[in-house]
Amino acid sequence: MADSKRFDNYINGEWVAGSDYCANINPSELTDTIGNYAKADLAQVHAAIDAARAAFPAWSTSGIQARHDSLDKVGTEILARREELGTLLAREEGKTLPEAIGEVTRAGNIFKFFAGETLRLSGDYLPSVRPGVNVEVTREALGVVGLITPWNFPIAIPAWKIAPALAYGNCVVLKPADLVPGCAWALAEIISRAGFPAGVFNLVMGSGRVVGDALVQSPKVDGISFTGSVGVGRQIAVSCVSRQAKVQLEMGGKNPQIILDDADLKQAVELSVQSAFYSTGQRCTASSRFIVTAGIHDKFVEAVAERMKSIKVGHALKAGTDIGPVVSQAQLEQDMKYIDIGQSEGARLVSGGGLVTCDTEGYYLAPTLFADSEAAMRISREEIFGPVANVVRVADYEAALAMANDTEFGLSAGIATTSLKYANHFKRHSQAGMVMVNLPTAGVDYHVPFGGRKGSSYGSREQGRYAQEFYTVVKTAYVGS
Ligand SMILES: NC(=O)C1=CN([C@@H]2O[C@H](COP(=O)(O)OP(=O)(O)OC[C@H]3O[C@@H](n4cnc5c(N)ncnc54)[C@H](OP(=O)(O)O)[C@@H]3O)[C@@H](O)[C@H]2O)C=CC1
Ligand SMILES: O=C(O)CCC(=O)C(=O)O
Repeated sequence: MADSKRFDNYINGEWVAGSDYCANINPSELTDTIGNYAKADLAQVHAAIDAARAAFPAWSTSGIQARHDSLDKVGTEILARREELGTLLAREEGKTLPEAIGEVTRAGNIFKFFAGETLRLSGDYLPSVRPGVNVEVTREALGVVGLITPWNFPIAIPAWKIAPALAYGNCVVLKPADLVPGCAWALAEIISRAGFPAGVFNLVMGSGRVVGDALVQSPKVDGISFTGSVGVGRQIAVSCVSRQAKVQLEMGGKNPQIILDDADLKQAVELSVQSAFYSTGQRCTASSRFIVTAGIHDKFVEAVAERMKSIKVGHALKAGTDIGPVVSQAQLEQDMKYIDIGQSEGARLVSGGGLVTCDTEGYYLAPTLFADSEAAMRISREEIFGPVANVVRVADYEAALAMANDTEFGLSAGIATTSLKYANHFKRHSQAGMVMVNLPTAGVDYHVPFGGRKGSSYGSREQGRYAQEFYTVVKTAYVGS
């Protein structure tokens, strides 16, 4: 399956060779090279920014029908090619094929959603406090936006940044994660044929420290939307704020899943397994800490351990695989480090804890569960970003809520309960941006706001109509007679 295909950057409507190329390797099968993807040098990043700047005046004032049609065309093609693109995604990121096709479908739907949003742009028309004067409040495009995306959702996250950016009249420079350039390139190729003028959309691949940093530092970039780690996100925020660029960050989570005594045990086990282990735990919305009240604790741990026996770890493209490989050697080392930390902290290893041997050489890790852990342990407090979870026992709902909120993060949080009283209380008092009742902490819709509180997010929400907050600026016009 190895090939030597080369994939170039897309700048000002042209495919431009990189200064260097990076091999995109399949984490399910390390001998499978998906292709060689260009690395942009600094001159190319600046050329992409300049192209976007030059395209902005015309694009930001262009007709909404043309914008609608181009975005809709992108969505239609993504949906028509979902199996092929899903295969590429599973091959480069390691998500199972059904999960990957689901992500591609989400990306297609996002473009369709924002195609529709171009026709719903609205403002306010108000009487002024001064007689004979009227006030118009409208939204205009922000400008040139730099979009920096992570490896764990290689097509959906670029889609949910690119589609609103273009819908609201911005010009885009996309920098995808170096580990997974394939889906971003495929998306760029579709966009290149959808009727957008040259310079409106640009793709520059390469490392975050070079390409990403150049975007962040450029005074010609009006806003940065970033998804990734807390460390990088905070550096980006400091740089953007110091030059008064708009910034939006979506970062990590340590999402709690509460299980109360009155929960439906079977449902609680299933949603916990989904939250923690599916997508190899590589979702910022994954739950890696189960907070379980004393009356159900032992039954829950036993039932989750039993359920884990039937989870099939394997090649992402193989039928029957529940969990694909970890994305990279570095992420595998991080997961193994936390498994060691859990054991040295004194948590009890209930299931997993080691590598899995499959037919092909890849980064295969057994889903891992710890019990008898404490809230203060590092495995209870730090984001692992792999298929590793732990259980903490608490006395009652009040203790569970306090523990769930006792974290520097606040992305998503779940509760399993049959009590309306506790479900309602949790919805109101959870300090997370997204709250799930009797559902996994991971797995969200594409048409409603996405984002967290505290250390998980910064700036306005992504997705749905709320996305316009970041990609537009408000203008107030006073009109006399
Ligand atoms: N919330 C989420 O959705 C995600 C959270 N994470 C968290 O982040 C951890 C590490 O993952 P990782 O992919 O390394 O996340 P990073 O934050 O390193 O990467 C995210 C994006 O930022 C880019 N980048 C890296 N350094 C800079 C920089 N100095 N300036 C501008 N852009 C930069 C990366 O480029 P490149 O990769 O090419 O170097 C990538 O495109 C994970 O273990 C997890 O905890 C990771 C992915 C998604
Ligand atoms: O849970 C989801 O559906 C979205 C997760 C996500 O966006 C992420 O992990 O970055």
